[in-house]
Amino acid sequence: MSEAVTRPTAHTTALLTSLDPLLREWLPRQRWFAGKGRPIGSFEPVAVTELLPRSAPSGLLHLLLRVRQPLVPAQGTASDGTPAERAGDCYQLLLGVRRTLPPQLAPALIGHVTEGPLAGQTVYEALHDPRLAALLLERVRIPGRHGVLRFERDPGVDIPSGLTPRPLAAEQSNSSLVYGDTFILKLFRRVVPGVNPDLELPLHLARQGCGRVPAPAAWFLADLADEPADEACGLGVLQPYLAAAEDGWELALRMLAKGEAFTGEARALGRATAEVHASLAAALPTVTLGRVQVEVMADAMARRLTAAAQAVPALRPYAPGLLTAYEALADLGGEGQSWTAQRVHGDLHLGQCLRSPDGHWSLIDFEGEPARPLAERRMPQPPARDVAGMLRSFDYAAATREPWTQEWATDCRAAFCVGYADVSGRDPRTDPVLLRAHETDKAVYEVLYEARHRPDWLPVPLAAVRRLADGGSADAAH
Ligand SMILES: Nc1ncnc2c1ncn2[C@@H]1O[C@H](COP(=O)(O)OP(=O)(O)O)[C@@H](O)[C@H]1O
Ligand SMILES: O=P(O)(O)O[C@H]1O[C@H](CO)[C@@H](O[C@H]2O[C@H](CO)[C@@H](O)[C@H](O)[C@H]2O)[C@H](O)[C@H]1O
Repeated sequence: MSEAVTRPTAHTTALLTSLDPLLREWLPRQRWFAGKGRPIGSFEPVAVTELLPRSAPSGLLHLLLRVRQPLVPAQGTASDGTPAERAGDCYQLLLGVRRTLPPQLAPALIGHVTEGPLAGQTVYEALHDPRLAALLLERVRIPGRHGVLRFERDPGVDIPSGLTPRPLAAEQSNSSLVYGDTFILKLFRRVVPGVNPDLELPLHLARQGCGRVPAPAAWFLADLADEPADEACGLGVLQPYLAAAEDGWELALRMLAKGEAFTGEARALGRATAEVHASLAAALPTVTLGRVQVEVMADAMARRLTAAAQAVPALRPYAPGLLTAYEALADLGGEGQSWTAQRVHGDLHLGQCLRSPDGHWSLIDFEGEPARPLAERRMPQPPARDVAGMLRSFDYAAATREPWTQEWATDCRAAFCVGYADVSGRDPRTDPVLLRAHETDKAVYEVLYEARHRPDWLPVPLAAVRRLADGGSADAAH
């Protein structure tokens, strides 16, 4: 979605002009809107596709919309942002269009259009309309093209028609529809040019025969000018819905509340993670990280720390201590130590792990940390990155109880590493410097994440930061 693909026609421009006031008001209220707190400058259509013509009783409009937001320069800087920031974010919208909205769809209302091609129509969030959600599944089931949209599927999977849709109630960064408790369609909201790792990696894993992901059954992409077809941007993925599964975060909290150990599950999670890593390493290129690459990695971690400390003053006193973790990593690289890097999950935590009633763990949401540039998210990284994410997650779970049950976390962390070694043959704790650097990087990310999204949670990663800055792992006593 570079500049060149934005080719507004007279029709799309008029359409957007008529929607402009409604979207200005509605977009910032959406959980998935990344630009909260910054005024909206302008909208630009990237692609407009009429999935259902605007005839009675309702139409379905697919919109890829760029939202330009003037940058509020950080204090003391004159920056007008990176080129990507200046270009704005692109969002996927599915709009229902009707003359009048039935009462049951009132919560989905976006607004009434007063002028332009949609004058007199009511526009609403289409995912809440069972008729339009059903139509979307019909469209996804059948391979082919519709405007810039390309629909593909696994021919070996039976996707029945007529499954009853419902929007997933979970608070998410994207939006999902569940069909008859059989399939889940995840629709990506903020879309970036290039291959979407949350489609790419599950597809590779499924093709490798890895049973640790719900295998994509169908998906759709946007073919935009200037982008090679094999780098088309993934917009939606239909996967089996694990209706009876419970996510690792909920389960861990439940067990904690009952005073029960979670070490058996932690070990099983370690095994599941190592299996996913083995399949990803088999499916996609791996690289050896020598002195230079390790230095680059350590530098990138240090830069992220500097940026986070700038944004969150509470982090600043610990920055020098945290930096020692990255210096130690660079030093070890300098001494000739090398590591293998491969594609990884990138944002692994307990909430991304689903446990079926038979005890089988699956991993979901391979997008990586959403705030990071796509190219970075798709780069090979040491598997220690995901291990560190999980270790931090046990610490988070323990922190939900007062007083913090550090021993519970310590036991889970150890069990996870043992499980990982069961499959990979190597305990991640054999590389303490690599692990500490990644855990530090993750804790710093979490400080920034919590400061932005859940300030009440800030003490959780900050406690880990204190320990890590003292040179310890997150297991050290409080
Ligand atoms: N295949 C699935 N089966 C059952 N539940 C799922 C499945 N995929 C996702 N979910 C549920 O949907 C939630 C959001 O999914 P996720 O992929 O993490 O989306 P997001 O990127 O929007 O956070 C998960 O926390 C989980 O509860
Ligand atoms: O699941 P997302 O892709 O939206 O991940 C983001 O949000 C997570 C919180 O929902 C956040 O995870 C952090 O909090 C979890 C507990 O709620 C904890 O288990 C994780 O270990 C901790 O990192 C994640 O970092 C963020 O990217």
